[in-house]
Amino acid sequence: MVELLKVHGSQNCFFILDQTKLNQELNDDELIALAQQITNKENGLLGGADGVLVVNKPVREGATAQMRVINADGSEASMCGNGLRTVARYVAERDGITSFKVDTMNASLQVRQQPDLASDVPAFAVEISPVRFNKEALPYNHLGHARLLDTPVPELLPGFRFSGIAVPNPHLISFVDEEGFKELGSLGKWLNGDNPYFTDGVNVNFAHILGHNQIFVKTFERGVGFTNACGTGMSATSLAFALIHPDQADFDQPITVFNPGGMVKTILHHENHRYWIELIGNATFTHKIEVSEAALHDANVTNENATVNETGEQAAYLNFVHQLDKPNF
Ligand SMILES: N[C@@H](CCC[C@H](N)C(=O)O)C(=O)O
Repeated sequence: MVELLKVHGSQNCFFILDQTKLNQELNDDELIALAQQITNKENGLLGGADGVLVVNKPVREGATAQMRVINADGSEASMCGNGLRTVARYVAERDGITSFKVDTMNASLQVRQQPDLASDVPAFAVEISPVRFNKEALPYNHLGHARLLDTPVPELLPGFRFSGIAVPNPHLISFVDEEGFKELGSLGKWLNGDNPYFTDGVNVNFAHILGHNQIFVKTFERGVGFTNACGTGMSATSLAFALIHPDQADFDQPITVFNPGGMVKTILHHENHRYWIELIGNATFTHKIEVSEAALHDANVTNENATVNETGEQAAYLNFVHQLDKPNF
């Protein structure tokens, strides 16, 4: 039998599969099929999830593990900030370490354990980088701008201004008023379907400024749809916040980012002409699941053939969220 974990960061939910524990690793077709099956919100395991985080042996010198991110639709993402916090905790507990590097598609990223956010709410800080603004990094076409930073783009949505930041997965960001959130679903759906501009899709983040160093961010994710939170999205949006509104957001100071699933802190850094972001938040394990290795290879993990044990951490997490004075849009 093999152990899977159901986990979340700000209730952005994933299954963690540690391939180093398997007799035979799943090939890419098997990983895609497993992700599509197990995350299905209607008939997947435990109500599904937003993706699968695959833990492998490291591929670069100096790293402890590799994380691959398979979205619910089977597409692969270059990064996942909420997911990386949970993988960081998993590897930390597996190997008895607190600060190390995890390989992602484009970079080895530093992760480190943080003080718990509340009783039974463990937390990790993860590095979000590299950061790019050029249109090739997103990528997008036919918009007539080499980069977008608070740029009116009527082709996307008349009356809205957009920023495009890859961290390195692609994020489109707009600061909106309360009414503006109503447009997020249709824009996200369009830009992640047949459209002439973002042909690889894009994560779409709408944000509302709450005060100095405080924002709310809601995301329509590429390969998933609406999620409770997107770690890379909140990081990219924090950077856009500071660049567009330097009087309202500080570098090197925590920025509070509320989201539908909870709250994280981000810290923006600009060093040696390079931006990078620290993302700090919960790394919650909700369930431990035992399943046969064959069921993983066959993409057939169900509530019937898996043994599921709740950890009890979700109650502690919800208690923590309940105590936040959290807005919702
Ligand atoms: N939820 C993630 C991002 C996951 C990948 C995204 N859907 C993409 O395709 O880029 C996060 O917390 O960053």
